[in-house]
Amino acid sequence: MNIREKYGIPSNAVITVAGTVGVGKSTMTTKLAEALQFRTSFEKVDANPYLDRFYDDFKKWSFHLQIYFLAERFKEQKRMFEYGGGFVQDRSIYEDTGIFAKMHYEKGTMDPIDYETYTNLFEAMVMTPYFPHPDVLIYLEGSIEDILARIQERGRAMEQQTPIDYWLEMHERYEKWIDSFNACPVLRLNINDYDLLNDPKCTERITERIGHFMKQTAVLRK
Ligand SMILES: Nc1ncnc2c1ncn2[C@@H]1O[C@H](COP(=O)(O)OP(=O)(O)O)[C@@H](O)[C@H]1O
Ligand SMILES: Nc1ncnc2c1ncn2[C@H]1C[C@H](O)[C@@H](COP(=O)(O)O)O1
Repeated sequence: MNIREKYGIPSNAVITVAGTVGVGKSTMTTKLAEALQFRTSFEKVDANPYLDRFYDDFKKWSFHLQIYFLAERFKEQKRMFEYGGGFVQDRSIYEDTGIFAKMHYEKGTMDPIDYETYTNLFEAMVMTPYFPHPDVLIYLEGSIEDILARIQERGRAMEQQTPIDYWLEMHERYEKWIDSFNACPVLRLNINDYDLLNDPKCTERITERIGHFMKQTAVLRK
């Protein structure tokens, strides 16, 4: 029996990993997918044609970047649907609008008309009964100090050059956003409670928690 079967996680499940930049989503996505023998759905950072330009000039490139991310995530959503699930996904589509687009609009680095166009498009595409939500959203949380250290350690130049206030604001917004998020069940994991990089038993412990959580939420939904 494999780990997925051992903890009763359905083979068609879609598990999404959410959380602020640098918290550890990609690492968690890779480890969980290996353990569950699931496919992965990653954000393409290196191949993103707008990301560098966006960090150089938020105001000029916000709209372009959001449209790009929306298209990419929608394509990934379609891919997951066509495979019939069995995926771990790095970041949810809900964070694009609930965190990034909103933050740039409210800070004045996304034009109000562009923001309205973007949110109309998002709602037409995503907030419909036809759009499948993940079975569980794993929300990774941690202190801003730990997260800044991880951003530093990863060393993406565009993120290093961005003022720390940007990451502070994002961290605060994430904490508020997750408290009212209800599009699918949320399992919160604190990054101090596990060590995916150095503890070989850690992935199985997390998988066990996901299995229990999915069973509980299935009972509650009945
Ligand atoms: N459990 C962990 N313990 C220590 N460092 C971690 C852990 N998970 C991720 N990291 C490190 O933190 C940095 C950011 O992780 P990453 O998975 O790329 O985050 P995200 O996808 O959320 O932006 C990377 O340098 C990664 O090696
Ligand atoms: N929707 C987004 N708007 C602006 N920037 C975004 C969006 N989604 C991701 N990003 C940025 C943040 C990081 O610099 C990279 C990758 O994110 P990560 O959390 O490291 O996976 O893209």
